[in-house]
Amino acid sequence: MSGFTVKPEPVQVPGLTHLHTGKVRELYATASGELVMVATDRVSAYDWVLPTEIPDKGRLLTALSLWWFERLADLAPSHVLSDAPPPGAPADWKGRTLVCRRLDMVPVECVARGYLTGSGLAEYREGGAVCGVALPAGLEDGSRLDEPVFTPATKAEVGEHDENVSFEAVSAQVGAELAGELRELTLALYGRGREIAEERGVLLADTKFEFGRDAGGRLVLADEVLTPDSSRFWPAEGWAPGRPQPSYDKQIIRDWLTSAESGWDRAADTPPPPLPDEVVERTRAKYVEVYERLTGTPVPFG
Ligand SMILES: Nc1ncnc(-c2cnn(Cc3cccc(F)c3)c2)c1Cl
Repeated sequence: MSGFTVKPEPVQVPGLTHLHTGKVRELYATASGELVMVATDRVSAYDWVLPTEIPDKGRLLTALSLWWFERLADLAPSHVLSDAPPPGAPADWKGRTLVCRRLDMVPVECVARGYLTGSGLAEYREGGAVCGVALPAGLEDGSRLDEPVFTPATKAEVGEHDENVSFEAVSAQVGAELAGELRELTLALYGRGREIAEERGVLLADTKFEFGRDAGGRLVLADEVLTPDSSRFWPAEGWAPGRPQPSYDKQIIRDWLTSAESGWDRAADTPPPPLPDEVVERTRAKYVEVYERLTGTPVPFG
């Protein structure tokens, strides 16, 4: 059983209704029917939510998501209404809270891959294809794909992995027209993200978008976008196909958790131990580094 060591007790805020506790985020509703997404400093690795938080992670990823929403706005409207916490919210919600339009969410994880790794690589090794899309022979872990691929998944139950599905299955689920729109928009958004990231020496290996429809039926970009929690970012200088690529933000934690020093046995399905201060500080520095490298600006807080 992976997931939470101890499920956190959500902060109660007058006027807000707590709706959902995600691995690293909380979701609330306002009395007027808007949604409030709160990014915490929690971090997950190996499908576990770790008992140690990374200071400022929530603010760094919220600031990065907002930065990307602005640069994707010509391709898709976003659900974000405001980055100001609602009245009565705790002071430490500032900078890690987004008030969003409530949408009719499309029940498809819209994943685009420009490089082969993770579940895509596993599926490719099984049958030479990902989500039913045949790929050339001879690809390795981290291989760059000639063309980015839309590899949708269905949202898994809590604690389970999302399941990769074919475009045909998505068409059967949401209709061929919407499935086509989702693929086209997902690949366009990925292409924009990859282009901007590569200009800054960062490879966007893959990313997951979530869409909803507004009252007018228009597709709106929801959730978070192009953050290290929804995407794999690799430093370009460390890229070499044929082995796992160093992940910008999670590698330090993964390496420590799988080292003898942690005393943790991932296969034993026991909760991971707390992280040493040095691992926390180095991981925080990585989140700062990916924010500053992508946006070209210093983090917007102390
Ligand atoms: N604009 C929207 N309209 C309707 N539903 C959503 C929605 C529902 N769930 N999620 C994922 C999630 C986001 C944060 C914290 C969590 F715990 C879970 C997003 C959104 Cl963003």
